This record gives sequence, C-alpha cells and structure tokens, in this order.
Amino acid sequence: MATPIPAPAQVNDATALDAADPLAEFVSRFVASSDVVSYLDGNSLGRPLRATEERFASFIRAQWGGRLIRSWDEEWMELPLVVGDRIGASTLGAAAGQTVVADSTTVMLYKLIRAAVDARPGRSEIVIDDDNFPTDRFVIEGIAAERGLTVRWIRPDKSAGVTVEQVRDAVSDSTAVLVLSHVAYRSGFLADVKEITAVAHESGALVLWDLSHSVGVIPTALDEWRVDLAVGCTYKYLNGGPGAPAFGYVAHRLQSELTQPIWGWMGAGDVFAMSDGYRPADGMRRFISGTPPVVGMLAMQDMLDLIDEAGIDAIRAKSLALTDYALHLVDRWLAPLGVAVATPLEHTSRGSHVTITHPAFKAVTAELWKINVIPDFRNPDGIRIGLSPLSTSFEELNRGVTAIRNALVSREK
Ligand SMILES: Cc1ncc(COP(=O)(O)O)c(C=O)c1O
Ligand SMILES: Nc1c(O)cccc1C(=O)C[C@H](N)C(=O)O
Repeated sequence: MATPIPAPAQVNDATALDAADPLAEFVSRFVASSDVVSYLDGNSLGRPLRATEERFASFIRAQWGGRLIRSWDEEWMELPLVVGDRIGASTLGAAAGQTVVADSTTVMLYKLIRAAVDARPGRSEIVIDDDNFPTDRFVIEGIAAERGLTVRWIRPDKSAGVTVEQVRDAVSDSTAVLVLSHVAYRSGFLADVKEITAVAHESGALVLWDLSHSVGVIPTALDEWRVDLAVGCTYKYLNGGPGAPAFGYVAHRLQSELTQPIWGWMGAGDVFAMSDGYRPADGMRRFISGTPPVVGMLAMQDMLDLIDEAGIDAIRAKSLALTDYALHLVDRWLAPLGVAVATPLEHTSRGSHVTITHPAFKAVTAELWKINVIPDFRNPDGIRIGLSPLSTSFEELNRGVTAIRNALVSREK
C-alpha cells in the first residue's frame, strides 16, 4: 500500500523565513544560473560571486596584462601569506603569520602530516577515523607506509562523529599525530575541536584538523583552542572556484620545529639566491613549495570580503536556520516516505549540510540533476543537502526538498 503523503508545507513557510532573514540580500551578489531550480551543493563547489567577474577582468587587464612579470615583486610573491592571513582573521581565529595558501588540500595534508610525524620521532602511530574523507585516509596510509608507522583507526558510528571519549581511548604516548575533520563530510557531525585537541595534547601528540567542511560557515578559534595544524579547501564555502588552492595553518610555536617534505625553491630562505642546498625560510613561507597559484587565489578574496561584511557569526546563525528548516521539511515530507536523517539534530553537533538516506537515493539524485535540482549523492545511500548560507535562500531549499519528495512519490506509484 502506498504511504500516505502529508500535505506540502505552506509556500509561505519559506517566503516568511526569507523575509525575516537579515542576510537575504547577499543571495543576489552571486552569479545567477538561470536553469538551476535548486543548488544544494555549495559545500562541494561554491557559486561564483558577481564581483569576481570584474576581479578577473581587471586582473587580466591591469596585473597580468599590464604589469606582467613585475607583479611578482609588486604583489604575487606575498599573496599566499596575505590571503592566508585574511582567511585566518575572517574565519579561523588565527593571528597573522600562521596561515598560508598553496597546493591542493591533498598535498597540503601530506606536507603538514609528514612534518608533524617527523617532529615526533620514536612515536609509532597516526590516529584517524575510518569515516574521514578518502584523501585524508589515503594520505595517512601513504605516510605510514613511507615512515614505517601504524595507522590506528577510530570507528565512529556512521551517523555520528568522533567523540572526546573515543579520542581518549585511541591516543597514547605512541601517537605522533591525530588527524580529524571538524565537520564530517558524510554525516555533517561537528567535532569538539577544543576538547579533542586538549585530550590529544595530554599524550604529547600533535593534532591536525581538516576544516574543509567548516571554513567560512563555522567560526573557529584556532589560536585560543591551541590547535597545532589545520588545512582546508577554499572552493567550498570560500567560493574560490574549481581547483582553488588549499590553506594550511601552523601555530607559531611549531613553525621552526617543523620541516615539510617538499623542498621547493619558493619555500627557501632566499628564493632568488639560487643557492646550493635547501634552507627553509622562516615562518609560514617554509610551507610553500612551488610557484604560488595566483589565479586560484583571486575569487576567494571576494568571498572573504563578503564574509567580513556579513560577519561569520551571522553566517553560522543562518546556516543553523537553514539546516533546521531542511530537517523540518524532511521530517514533514520525507520521513513518511522512508527517508532517515544521518545528521545530528543538536546545533552544537551540526555542520552546514544535512545528510538523509534512502535506498533509492542514487537513482533519485540522477533524476534530480536532470531537472536541474542539484544536491549530491554520497555512497552508499545518502543525499547531502549542502547549505551555503550567503548564496542559498529558504525558497531555494524548499524547492529542492519538494523535488526530492516528488521524485520519491512518483516511484511509489
Ligand atoms: C574533508 C576533505 N578533505 C579534502 C578534500 C579534497 O582535497 P583536494 O582539494 O585535494 O581534492 C575534500 C573534498 O574534496 C574534503 O571533503
Ligand atoms: N573536490 C571535488 C572535486 O574536485 C570534484 C567533485 C567533488 C569534489 C568535492 O569537493 C567532494 C567533497 N569534498 C565531498 O565532501 O564529498
């Protein structure tokens, strides 16, 4: 027998929420894609800002086209550190001189984890959870193989994240480094960075946080929480564009102690000395390897402007309002159709995406993309509703969940 379908919510729900939203105006700052009915994937690839069109045009005219190679001295050499400091100040709670932009997230993870492991000689283990993003797990397995170490796996419940208690059990005086994600890419669970870092420090381990799914939507206080190392993507909630480089954070107190493994000329003390032998630069520059990805650092600067204008705390408040509304719609429309929620319900444990599960979601996602409703699918049976607060309205979210509901209903007929 077909499941009885509850009546759809009043359209007014979303209209009223948008009307009351103090950040509603920001949606119009992004490039509108005329065919898209609902974009729920800003946690994978953020939308471009309209301001970025002009930034790119002016970059080609004035900097690349006008100043040509002189721009390296005039601006570009410092850009990884300047933009890094901006990310640190606007979103991370990091004082200047501890954040750099370079490489892909994968390569930055490799460099910082290898440096951390080498700074803890005699310790035989790296600890990570087995539900972490593949690149984090693979990089660690590679470093363990390279350095003759063992990986100790924390096994979180798939619909939860890594708890303080699990870390207390897993970390010991054999642990060189603990690597965790602030927001779990699948479930959306938000880890307790401060407590977990403190617990790992009791055993003398270093801790690296992957902030890919939180930077730009959830304020952090890396300095205050005594975080050692962090990395993150800039193409999600920092809207840096496809393939935009990563950022890396290394606390001041560790910088001179850490040697990263990719010794390139751009991280050397005197870049243009072209001297024999590698001597790392002082400070964060030593974590750079090759030529800075200048073009890839353009768009994120517009998003950092927007984050400063809106305020990271207001962004977090809207993120929670959006995920609350998503959960409300799921409960009202999708739960009766057999959909389960894999995201924690408490605000203190929730990132900016909501993951829901149903055996038909792989096929449903393919159908949704055909009608320009764009969430993403994550194995084995999850749809991730990613909510980028400055570019997503409550109406857009309502349209997306309505489409998921319609797709499930038509399968029951
Ligand atoms: C937690 C996490 N780490 C790393 C990455 C990606 O790394 P990269 O930019 O090198 O592909 C992603 C997403 O792609 C991610 O979700
Ligand atoms: N980085 C991506 C890519 O290059 C292609 C497609 C998707 C992605 C992603 O961002 C995946 C994402 N990190 C995730 O959480 O699943």
